[in-house]
Amino acid sequence: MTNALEVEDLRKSYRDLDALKGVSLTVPEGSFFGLLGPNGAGKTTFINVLVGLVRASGGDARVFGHDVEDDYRQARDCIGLAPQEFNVDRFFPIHEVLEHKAGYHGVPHEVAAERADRALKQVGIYDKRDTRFDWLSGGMKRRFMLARALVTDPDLLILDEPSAGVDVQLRRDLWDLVTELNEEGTTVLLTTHYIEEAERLCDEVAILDRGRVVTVASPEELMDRGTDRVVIALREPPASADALSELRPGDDRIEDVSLEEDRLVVTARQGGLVAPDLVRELDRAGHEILDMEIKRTSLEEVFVDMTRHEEGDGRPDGDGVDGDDDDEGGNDRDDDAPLETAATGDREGSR
Ligand SMILES: Nc1ncnc2c1ncn2[C@@H]1O[C@H](COP(=O)(O)OP(=O)(O)OP(=O)(O)O)[C@@H](O)[C@H]1O
Repeated sequence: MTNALEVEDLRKSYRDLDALKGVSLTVPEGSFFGLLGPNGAGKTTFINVLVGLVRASGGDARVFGHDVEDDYRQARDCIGLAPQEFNVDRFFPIHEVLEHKAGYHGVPHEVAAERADRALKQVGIYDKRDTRFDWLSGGMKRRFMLARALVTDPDLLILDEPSAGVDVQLRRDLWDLVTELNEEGTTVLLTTHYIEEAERLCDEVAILDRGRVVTVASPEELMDRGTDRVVIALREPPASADALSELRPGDDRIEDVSLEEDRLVVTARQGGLVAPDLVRELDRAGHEILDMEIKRTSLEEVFVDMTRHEEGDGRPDGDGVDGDDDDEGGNDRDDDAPLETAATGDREGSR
């Protein structure tokens, strides 16, 4: 199977700050892949390396087999990026902005106009096609960013925090649209703070923390690693939990058995699988069960657990500067501009 993304030992240092410390990831073609991480984990840096806005300090990254530095053009043409920041040409009608964008990626003029129409219809702002970007509402701007990512018909759609600051309706619309695109074959790489978003959309997520991949797994697998609570009401609860602590000797999924206000509370991994075994054991021991509830751990709890830092340990290693102290890769740039030309303000130069 082709991989949309193959990244090996990717490193990026901003002066004495190591933002990426050897990231390796594979994203199969057609998948919906989530990149989760707390602020400063390195998500945007990772994306900026893929689209050529930031030059890696070491390692390799390939997009559909094209090296992001050596085959910059081919790699970049595969990607549609909806960045977190609104880095848009504000002086042209948005339809024109999309045509320019498609043209920059080699799409002939007539086709570019059609693509622009289609992208604006897909995101639901076709009636605003003659409006300048600045005159759109916040939600429409977010929709436009997605249209701009789609106008080149990308094989890999990268969404950097697409739900940041959008209302519930727009979030649902975005989710529906990207799900549909993914079902039609577009590979999606999503960075998000909204755990619910990752849980709903992604078939695999990588948790990134302080420049390193902590784990890669499906949301379900991650949740299985957390502990669930199985809460059972018995007709005649025992006076103490001790009588029930040996309910399932040798079952290492069970971490704790206690009584909380007459209810038996079993803390266990994979609570959904442990519960039927508990019911059987309780039944065998002569207990009558009145009610049972399984409170599953949330992906959020697992995420917080995996990225929890010791007090006073909040900064990445070697953190001597912050994002304002740019040496490159600032966020106000057109994401098409390769590093060298962007720095000189020549936005559509080639490598
Ligand atoms: N151009 C830059 N110059 C110097 N340091 C930078 C630059 N860009 C990012 N950093 C630093 O690199 C680290 C990773 O930042 P990055 O923006 O990649 O994280 P992130 O996971 O996207 O965070 P967020 O969720 O807050 O957007 C941070 O410590 C940040 O301050």
